[in-house]
Amino acid sequence: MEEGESSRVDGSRAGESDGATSADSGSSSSWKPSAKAFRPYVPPPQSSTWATLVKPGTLRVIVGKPLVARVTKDILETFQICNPNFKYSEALNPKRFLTNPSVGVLNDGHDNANSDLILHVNFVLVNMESKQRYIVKDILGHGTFGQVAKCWVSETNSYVAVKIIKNEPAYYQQALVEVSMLHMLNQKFDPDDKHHIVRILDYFVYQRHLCIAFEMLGSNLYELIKMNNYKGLSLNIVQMFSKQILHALIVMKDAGIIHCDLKPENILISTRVKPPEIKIIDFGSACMEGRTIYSYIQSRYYRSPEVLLGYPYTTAIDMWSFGCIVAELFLGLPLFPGASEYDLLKRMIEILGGQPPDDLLRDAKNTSKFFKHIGSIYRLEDDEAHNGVTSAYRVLTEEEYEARESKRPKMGKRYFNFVKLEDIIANYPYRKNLPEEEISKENLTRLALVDFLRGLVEFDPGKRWSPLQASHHPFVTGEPFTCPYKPLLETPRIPVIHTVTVDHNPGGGHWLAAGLSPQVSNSSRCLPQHGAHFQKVPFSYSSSYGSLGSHGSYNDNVGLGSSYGSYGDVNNVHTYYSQIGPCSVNVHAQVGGSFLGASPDVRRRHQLSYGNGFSISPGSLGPMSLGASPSQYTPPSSQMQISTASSGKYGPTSPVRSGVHVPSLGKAAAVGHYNRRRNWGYPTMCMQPYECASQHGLGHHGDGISCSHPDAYSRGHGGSPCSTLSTSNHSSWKQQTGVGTGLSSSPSSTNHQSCAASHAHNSNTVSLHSLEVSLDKPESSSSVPDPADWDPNYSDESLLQEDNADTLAFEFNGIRVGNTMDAMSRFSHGHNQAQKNFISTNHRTDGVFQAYSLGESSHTSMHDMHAGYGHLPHFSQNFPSRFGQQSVHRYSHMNSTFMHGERNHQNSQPTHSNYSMADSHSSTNAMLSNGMPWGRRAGHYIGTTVPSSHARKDYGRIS
Ligand SMILES: Nc1ncnc2c1ncn2[C@@H]1O[C@H](COP(=O)(O)OP(=O)(O)OP(=O)(O)O)[C@@H](O)[C@H]1O
Repeated sequence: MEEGESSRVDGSRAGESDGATSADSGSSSSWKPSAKAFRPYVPPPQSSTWATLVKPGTLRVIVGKPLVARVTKDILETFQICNPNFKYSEALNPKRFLTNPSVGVLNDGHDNANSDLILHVNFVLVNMESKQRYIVKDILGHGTFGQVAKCWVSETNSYVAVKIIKNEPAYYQQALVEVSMLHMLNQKFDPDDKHHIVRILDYFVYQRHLCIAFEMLGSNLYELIKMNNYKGLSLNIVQMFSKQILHALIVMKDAGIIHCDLKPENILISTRVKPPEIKIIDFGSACMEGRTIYSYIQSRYYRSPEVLLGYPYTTAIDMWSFGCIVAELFLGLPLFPGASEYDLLKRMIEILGGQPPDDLLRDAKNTSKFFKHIGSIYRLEDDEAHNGVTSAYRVLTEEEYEARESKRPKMGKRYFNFVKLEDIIANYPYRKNLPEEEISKENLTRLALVDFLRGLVEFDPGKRWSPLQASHHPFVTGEPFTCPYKPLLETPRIPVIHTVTVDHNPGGGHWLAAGLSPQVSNSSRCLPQHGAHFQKVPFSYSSSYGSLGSHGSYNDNVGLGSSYGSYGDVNNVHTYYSQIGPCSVNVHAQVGGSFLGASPDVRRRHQLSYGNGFSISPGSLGPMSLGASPSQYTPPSSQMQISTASSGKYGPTSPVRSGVHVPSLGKAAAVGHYNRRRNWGYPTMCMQPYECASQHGLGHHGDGISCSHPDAYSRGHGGSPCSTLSTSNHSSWKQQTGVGTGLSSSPSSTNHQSCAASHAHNSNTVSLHSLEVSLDKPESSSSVPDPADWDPNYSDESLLQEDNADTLAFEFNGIRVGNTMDAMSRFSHGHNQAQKNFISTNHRTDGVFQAYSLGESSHTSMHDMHAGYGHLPHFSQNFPSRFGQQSVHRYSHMNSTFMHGERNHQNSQPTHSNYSMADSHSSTNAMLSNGMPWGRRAGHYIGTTVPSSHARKDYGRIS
């Protein structure tokens, strides 16, 4: 075909921008491509192929499509039009690598030097068992454990997020913990997906990498704050998110799971539902309460005092992190952006007043690093708020710290112009143009927020509110805030008045292996959630289901914990390994009217012994106490009592849980193990995700945070308003508030009742539709904390100091836990029912994953967890000598339109780069951008500089 020779053009329009000439539809017409865009192919004169295949006038072009489509997504067709000999071969494509570095040096060239699978666009991950294919399209994020890829599932026309774990045993093992815990949470505690915990959809091994498929979620809360230019969100939104996070925390506490890395980055916005909701992700650091092994956990800004000080910890540490997150959502900046652990502690003390209680300081491992024991009782200085609280410990000055540690502590900038929590919250700029009447409402809500935060960022983990207690706070419920909140005491829901026998799992599985307390018989594990045993009890929370030694029952306020204690105490409950089978733990509770938990003296004793670690061997268990002393049981029908006792509250609760050590490796642990213990035998995971002692069922069905008694609020607040001021948390209510804040918070100075009347909480009706990024220009510059800051106290030593590390080499379940390779060998002989079950039980209500259903089975052993892998995971032994701190890249998935709209309005530039996540995120962002105030702040008191645009490397990551 000669240039200019007529060709057939179907329906092309005149004047198209690509320069093609107008065409006479239906008839042969000339196609005169613009010389700039195309030059028709001119075949060599002797080309027989061309001559036979292409007749003049038969050349077709795609019409009605812009040039950009023809040269991009339709490029193949365009090429074929231009050259019918053109044949597309995917294999010849240059790969667009998503993994960096992309040089294959390990695992037969499949992995890079970091043991990450080298991914490129359209790389296909295959579950060999189910043949399910996941086509990699993009990278969503990198983390300690590996990469998270956005993958297309053609069967369901949907995206999923697949976490591809590094090809190393420690990561593999810990990732299995994540699988196991999430599976348990999803299936047993949240089958209807109502509790804001990410759904796990599938897991498999591909190219020796464990791959975990999750539902696809959107941006995280840190990104949201960042998009809001580090200004806080509106109180309605903070309230809504708080409520949702509490939903998740309630369930996690009920399951006995400590997340250990709660932070805004690990709370993602789900776009699957409308209005969007948040979901908690990343259970890669999670552990079971009572089996805490590692002390170097939690990202620094969100690290609890007990973790910082090296004290036994419980689910209460997640509540601390939650408090920090709530404050950050409102303030736009972290509440305690400690540049070092010392700085973190100093900030806590400054902002909250007071310090950790003496009994904690006495027993914590790291007290001497931060405190001076002054022998005599010392009145906390500058601490009106604590009204004469005394201590035998004084926090070190910077100089003293330096003298002790031989290094000067890294101290970060102060980001707020006020010091005390009350003042920081009260003086935070109001949204722009907030009407006068709204201001008084907002003031009252801020008072509620302060009160709420006080219960969360409470130094004493025993006094810190449980998620259920917090969920009844007026800030969350939207009820009028009239006076400081006194939470109801959590009590067991079931008085244990008869013998309860827990037998081994006849199916061969082991629910203990999943960190579950075998607290009830098999039959009761199947009790309907609303059966007779689960009737709501007036004035008691609907959690703490009366399980034997339920963690939910004693952890807070009265605090009984007992995983650090109660062994060897002769009570009426005995735990021993079953003689029946290898997977058995029998609990024979011959309670005879007493209730479970440890008596305070017992607790005390064992708290002190904590740190030694105890390794339970089959047959070595003596009679164990599961019980609290009866006096500590609050009968369900009694009035709530606010205990001021705080001793002995630090333990998790079910001693049974402590009876067997499940390797609860954290991320740091995973890294640490890799770094320092790679000669160890990595313990076989003995998690059993399919069985759990869900004797309490889901006490929070539907609205998991609804009070179990309609009168709970009024009860909770005391019959006489304001007469229930806590002697602990709120003793300083009057002093703490209203100081230069513009808020009158004193009960006497604030007419709470009248304010309350006008205090329109709309918590239940807030949706993300109402979100709006603040457009206000900060009055003063602000900055985010130094993104490069890192924990200078991090060291391998901190990993070596793990409390119960030795118990990793444990005997469990009659199986000597060997090294990973041994374990893997065993796995290879497992059957594949587990995966089938797993998938089958992961049907989504929207049917998206129904296609994966392969079978049903009621029991699965640990082997099942590993069964069904396409091939035996055979881990490379070519480990680098050590892992340093991982540098982490974050990708912002937020649709740029979200910011563009707002930023245009604001006449400033977006500060972040985006990865296009159009499909899954645009809806969120559209909603987000539609909206109502996020919380515009008229003026920022934050005396800092403009936030930097680069992503933070995390506010003190774990590892
Ligand atoms: N379900 C999901 N949907 C969308 N993105 C996700 C999902 N899960 C994880 N991501 C993205 O991948 C990142 C890393 O995931 P995750 O936190 O689970 O991995 P990790 O290795 O444990 O990371 P880290 O070390 O930061 O805790 C997240 O920050 C998030 O951006």
